[in-house]
Parts: sequence; C-alpha cells; structure tokens
Amino acid sequence: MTSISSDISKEDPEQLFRVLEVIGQGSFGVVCTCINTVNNEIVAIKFLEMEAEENSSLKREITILKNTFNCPYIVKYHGCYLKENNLMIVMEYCDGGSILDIMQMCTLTLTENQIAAIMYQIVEGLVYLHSNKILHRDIKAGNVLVNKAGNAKLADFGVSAILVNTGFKQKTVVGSPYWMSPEVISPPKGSNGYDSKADIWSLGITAIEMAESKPPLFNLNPVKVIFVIPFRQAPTFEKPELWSKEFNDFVSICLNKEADKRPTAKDLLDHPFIRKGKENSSHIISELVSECIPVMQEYRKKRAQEEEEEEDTDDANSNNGTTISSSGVQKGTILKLNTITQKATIMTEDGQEKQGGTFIYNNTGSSKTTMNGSGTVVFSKSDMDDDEFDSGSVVFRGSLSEKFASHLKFRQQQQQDDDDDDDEDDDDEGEFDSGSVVYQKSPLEK
Ligand SMILES: Nc1ncnc2c1ncn2[C@@H]1O[C@H](COP(=O)(O)OP(=O)(O)OP(=O)(O)O)[C@@H](O)[C@H]1O
Repeated sequence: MTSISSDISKEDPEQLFRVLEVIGQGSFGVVCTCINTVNNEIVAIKFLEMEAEENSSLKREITILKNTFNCPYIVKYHGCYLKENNLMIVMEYCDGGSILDIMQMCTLTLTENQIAAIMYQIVEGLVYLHSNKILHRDIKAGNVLVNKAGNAKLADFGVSAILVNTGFKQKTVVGSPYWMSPEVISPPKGSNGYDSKADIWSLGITAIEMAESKPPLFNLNPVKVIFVIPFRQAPTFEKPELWSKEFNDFVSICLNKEADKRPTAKDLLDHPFIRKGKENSSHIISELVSECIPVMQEYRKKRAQEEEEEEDTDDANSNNGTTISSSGVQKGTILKLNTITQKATIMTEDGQEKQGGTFIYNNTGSSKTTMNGSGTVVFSKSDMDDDEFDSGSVVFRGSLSEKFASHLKFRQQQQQDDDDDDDEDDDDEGEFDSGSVVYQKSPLEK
C-alpha cells in the first residue's frame, strides 16, 4: 500500500452531496446514494452516528484508507466527512448492491458458474490486500458488492478498521460469527493471534453461503455458534453431490481447521475452481447484476411503500408528526442529522426545509437487540433473548479469546456438575457482557 491518509475532509458535506436514496442499512447506520454536486458523480455514503465524546477523539485519530486502493476488486473509499455527530464515509457506488442483497431481494441462490466468477474476483481482492499486509476480517456475501460492469468488490474493511483502530463505537463493534475461523475464536496456545488465513476460512464459508443462501450453522444462534465452530468438524456443503469436484475441493481446502494448511489467496488463483471462474468472470457477473437490478428496484420500492404505510399508521396512533423512513428518506440536501433523536432535517427539492423522521439507524441507548439483513446482531446483556438471535454477529466486551477461555472454564465446571449436559442446548447468556471488540489485531496488521 502506498499511502494512508489520516484525516477527515474539511469540506462541508452538505455543500458537496445531495441525498438521492437510502439503499441499505447496516449495524451502525444507513447507506445512501448521493450525488456529488461538483462532478455529478454518484457515490454511496455510509452515515455512522457517534456520541459526542467519540467525536473529538475520532477527529484526531481517524485513519481512513482514502483513495488508497487502486484495485478494481476493492470498493474505493473517496473520503470521510464529519457533520455534527455523524461520520460520513464516501465510497464508490456499486449498482448491484451486495451478493446478499441479490440473493435476498431476488430470492435466488447462485449457480456454480456465478459463484466461481465472483470468487475469482474476491480472491484477486484478497491477494491485493494480503500482499499489502491487510486483513479484511469480515468476508461474507453481505460485504461483496457487484456492479453492472461485471465487477465484484470487497467492501467494508475500511469501516471496520476505523471502528476497531480508533475506538469509535468500541462498545458496539461487531463481527460475524458464522464466518469466523476457529483460530479467530480460539487462538491456539502460543500463537500471536491470527493472520491472513482467517480470511481464507471466511472465503470458504462465503462460498457455501452463496451456494446455499446461508452460511453453515445458521440455524444456531450467533452466540452459541462461537462455541461450536472450534469443536466441530470443518463444515461442508449440505449436499456435496450438487457441486463439482473442483468446487467441493475449493471449499474443503479453504475450510481446513489448521490455518497453516489452508492455501494463501495467491495459491487459490491456481485452483481449478478459480481458474474456471476467471474465464468470463465479468460477463457472468454483469449478466447476473443486469437481471437482478429491476427486481431489486421493485423490491426496494415495495419495502419503502410498506414502511411508509406502517409509519402512517404509527403517526395516526401516536400523533408524532411526519416521519421519514430509513428506506423512504426524502430526496434533498441534508441540513442536519441529530443522532440522539434520530431526526433529520432535509432541504427538499422544492426548497422547503422538512424536519422529522428517523434518519440514522441507531441502537445506542436503546434496550433493543437489532439485526440487519447481512447477519449482524448488536446486543447488550439485558437484551439477550434467544428468540432474537437467528442470525448474525455478536458483540463482546474484551477480547474474544478471553471470553472463549472463560466460557470454556465455565463449561468444564458445568460438565463436572452434570454429565448429561448437552453442549448445544446450553444457555450461554449469563457469560456475556455488553459491547466491544470482537477482533484481535493481527501482528500483520500494522
Ligand atoms: N458502496 C456501496 N454501493 C452500493 N450499495 C452499498 C454500498 N455500500 C453499502 N451498500 C448497501 O448498503 C447495505 C448496508 O451496508 P453496510 O455496510 O452499512 O452494512 P452491512 O455490511 O450490510 O452490515 P454490517 O454493517 O453489519 O456489516 C449493504 O448491504 C448494501 O446493500
């Protein structure tokens, strides 16, 4: 990597960008398409809310990979802006959304050829990142974005780097357990943490996710899954016979429980499954995205209408005034975002200033456990209700290995007390605190 800029742009984002549409919602905020009023470029902006005290430290410490990656397989980050308590991360817009969006909104699983085409480009992205000593740490279908031009791009590592390295949102940094490698959850004795092979494991899980629409163990809640992965045999396809020998082999070598024995991303470029994917990769992805875009637009429109109807009903009941839904946000210039009240002030296209509406998704201070579509769950201790965990990521205070060790001790004690104890049916809830960092820093990642 050649350069890392370490600043937040001084320009006023309100002068620079106009919101077009809300296109997605993650654990920390919404993502909108916006138009850059200077060059008319359409970009995607992720709005992250933060608390006042985070704001000042963030200003000093933020490190964003800004215009750094000149790699076609990685979503470009254009910069970062701060407005009130909102951090806005501006990035390249991918018109096909994520692979998860495609699978969910179009209710489809991908064909082996499509998976191979996408996997080839992700592997190229990983080769680039790993050769620059950067780990992604959150490879999953929800973080692979695609476009009509036929590109598949890795997204979101820049954001997790901000979240982890700056302490921003430390209480709610998330990971995605279903995709986590055994050594990330439970580092082997004497190891210095994990390395790029953790991404290779997540890649194998993502391949299964694309083929079966869910990662392995998705039926278990994400808290429990953390304690299952290190002990279970490496996952495979539910029905291996549906897939070619090459694809089965690709998945099995990525999902070797011994990290050292997994191939590097560079090795994978020579794998027959990836070599097959390379042929016609752009064309296959382009065709897939072009077919899916109209269906996704229709889906979003319907969702926005449904939300508006729901909000109309809520308003009629609560008499709270107008709301702007997260997916039905009004077009216009963002004037102000108040993340405490979750209200936005927007200058609409006819020049009127409108206030109200939930703009930034924010679960801070709320007693709710929330889950987004890409399998991320954010919770606090008081929220740990089993019913709410059917997918996603978890958030802990302290390092995951500490948690795992304490859990293990607890588990051994329990087993002594009761031999009939069943591992999977146990209630792990009492073991966790709310908040904080799942990932450990890799020695590679400097
Ligand atoms: N650059 C982009 N281009 C197009 N769509 C995007 C872009 N970035 C994000 N999105 C859309 O916004 C959604 C939310 O993205 P975001 O990164 O906030 O959350 P996530 O990755 O889905 O979840 P989490 O934050 O829990 O990992 C994505 O699922 C995708 O649909």
